[in-house]
Amino acid sequence: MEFKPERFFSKEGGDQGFDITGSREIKMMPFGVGRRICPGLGLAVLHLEYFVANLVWKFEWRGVEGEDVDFAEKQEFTMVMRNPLKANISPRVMK
Ligand code: HEM
Repeated sequence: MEFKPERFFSKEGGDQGFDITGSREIKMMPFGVGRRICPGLGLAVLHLEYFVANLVWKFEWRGVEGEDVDFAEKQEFTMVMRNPLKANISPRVMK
């Protein structure tokens, strides 16, 4: 199992990109699908982009030595990664 972020550049989606609403295809449904789909989806995606961009901008991220990420499934209360990302983060010094 490997991380393939390019799978989100859906060819079927064309210019519309990857479909998380489940109206064209269901590959990933973090906000549910159909009549009860999360009405905060647009607001959430907007904020998540801002949130992640700020984490990258404001902090320096370093992997922990000897702690390689393993995407294999591991059954706990929910299904989790065998070895999730562990990172040391430190504030970037802004000049
Ligand atoms: C990353 C952020 C969020 C995630 C992953 C998320 C995910 C979800 C999911 C999975 C559902 C259930 C859908 C279903 O029953 O099929 C839901 C419902 C709902 N969400 Fe979100 N949500 C997020 C943010 C928000 C925000 C920002 C708001 C409001 C501003 C919001 C308001 C609601 C409401 C009111 C429902 C109930 C809809 C209904 O039952 O008809 N959510 N959300």
